[in-house]
Amino acid sequence: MEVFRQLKDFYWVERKYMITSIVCLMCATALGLVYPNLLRILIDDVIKPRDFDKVPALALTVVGVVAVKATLQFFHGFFGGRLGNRVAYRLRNASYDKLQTLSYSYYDKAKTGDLMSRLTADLEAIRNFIGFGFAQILNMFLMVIFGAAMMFSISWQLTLVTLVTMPFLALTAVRFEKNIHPAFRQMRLAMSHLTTAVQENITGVRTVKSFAREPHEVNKFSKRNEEYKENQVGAALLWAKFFPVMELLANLSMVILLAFGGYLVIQENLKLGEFVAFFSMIGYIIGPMWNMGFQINNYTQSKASGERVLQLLNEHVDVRNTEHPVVVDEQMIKGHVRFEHVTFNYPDKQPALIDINIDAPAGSVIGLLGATGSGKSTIIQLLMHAYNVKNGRITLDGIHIQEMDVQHLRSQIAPVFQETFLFSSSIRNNIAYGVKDVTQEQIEYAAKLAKAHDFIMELPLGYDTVVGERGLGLSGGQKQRIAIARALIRNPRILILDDATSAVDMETEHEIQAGFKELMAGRTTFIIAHRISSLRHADEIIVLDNGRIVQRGTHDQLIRSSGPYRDTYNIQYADRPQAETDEASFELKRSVSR
Ligand SMILES: Nc1ncnc2c1ncn2[C@@H]1O[C@H](COP(=O)(O)OP(=O)(O)OP(=O)(O)O)[C@@H](O)[C@H]1O
Repeated sequence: MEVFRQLKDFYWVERKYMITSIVCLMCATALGLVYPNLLRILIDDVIKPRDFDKVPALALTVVGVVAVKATLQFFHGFFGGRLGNRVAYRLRNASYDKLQTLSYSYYDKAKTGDLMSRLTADLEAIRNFIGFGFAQILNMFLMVIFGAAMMFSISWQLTLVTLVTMPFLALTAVRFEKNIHPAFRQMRLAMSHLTTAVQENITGVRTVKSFAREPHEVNKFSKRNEEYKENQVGAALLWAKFFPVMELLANLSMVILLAFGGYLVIQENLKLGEFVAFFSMIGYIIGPMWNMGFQINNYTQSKASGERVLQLLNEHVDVRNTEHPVVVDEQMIKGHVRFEHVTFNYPDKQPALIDINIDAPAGSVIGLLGATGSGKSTIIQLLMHAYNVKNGRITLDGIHIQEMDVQHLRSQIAPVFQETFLFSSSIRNNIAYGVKDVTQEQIEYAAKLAKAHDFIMELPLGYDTVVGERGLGLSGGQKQRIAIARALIRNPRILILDDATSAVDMETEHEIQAGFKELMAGRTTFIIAHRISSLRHADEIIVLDNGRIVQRGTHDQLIRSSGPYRDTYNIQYADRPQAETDEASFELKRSVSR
């Protein structure tokens, strides 16, 4: 019950639905006891004395009881449904909110399919149990109590003899619960492996096809499907063993009842009507025992699901606001960024950055260059407070970023990543994503600066063109340009371009950078690029190698001293006359277009 105790906040607010639904079910159950009594009256007081005048009244009573019972059952279903759906709605919202607050480090390891199954199948199991399962279990107990009380009032000897098999029935059901719970936990896990395989396959379908790895993927899926099937078969086997044992014990108690009850009637220690009423009431005891298996199943499934949802809800958030986070007036933020002796490693890994010192005055442009894996993106991630820095500190205008409100800090930074993600919405909405109340003029202005306006206008629906979740239908460069427009429209204090122009041709890159200059005047910019041409105008270029800064300076300074920067320059400009001609032709085109 610990799981449901922890979930209390979600269902206790809906207690009026819960109580109404339970009360309706209890009343319906209590009304059910009227039938055996009517039967008893019919046999003992009507048929035997042949007093048939009472038949219409009895018949009307049956109709009345049926009508009231049906109404009560309707309200039980109605309020139970409301309760379950409202609880599931709250949990879904809470889980989604939690997903928004979880840190980058959680997503480094999280599996989308697993999270999806928590938010769908697991929530569904909880909805079912809280909406109906819980009331049914309570009702089961009531049926046994009501039924036993009624049976005792008819014949205590017959009741005791009949109930002799009940402890065995209960014991079988409890043992079954013990075995089925781990089986269900395994089944949920196997289901999440299955959905992860499907999700990854669909997301990475291009990679799969281009490597002709369909057979491998089919194989991988088959294995997981097999795992799921094995779990299902295991659970089905448990069920298969459970049912016959329960049936045997239940029928045994009926045989005992018939034999002993019949004997009492023959001995005239029990009236025939009482015996028939007693017999028809046995369902009140055996029904719940039978049902116990199903209800236990329902309960264990939802308990396993509850554990998985709670695990998500209780997940530790690494990056969170301090008790009194600093929020600076947006107009006052200048954008002076400093890294002071920052050393950082990802969990269980070698340091990705070692003793990093950077001073980026407001409005300066910092270029980051280095081999792949040298730590460039990590610098950006840390600046955005994606991870906590334990050694050294990073400041914005002299304030330690870990003391700043996380949302506020990030709202000052507009990043453009190499990997562009576009939402399945219109281009207009994608560009306007990071800002509220934006006009069409602002959207177009940003798109023009990002050199995206012209190709957008060539699309039949222009800014209303809907792009897929990965921007399907657009080229890599076009997607990048939309992402750049999305960053520029925020008018941020700090702009980050993490290999942001890698997918556009050099000429467009020049044009986009000219746009940046116009907009970024007075704002701090970090540019990560592999092309020297993207960095050469930076105020300071920092060259990284294996997490350490190995060179720093302006393009002209770095080009004059030997080192990795000049080596990269020489490689990229090996065919120097041609390269310089290219550069000259860009300059010429730009001056003509101006
Ligand atoms: N989320 C992560 N979890 C664990 N390790 C990571 C993570 N991101 C990066 N790393 C590791 O940190 C080191 C630096 O990676 P980083 O992405 O900063 O390099 P980079 O210079 O930006 O590379 P690239 O040019 O390929 O983007 C690498 O060794 C990488 O394996």
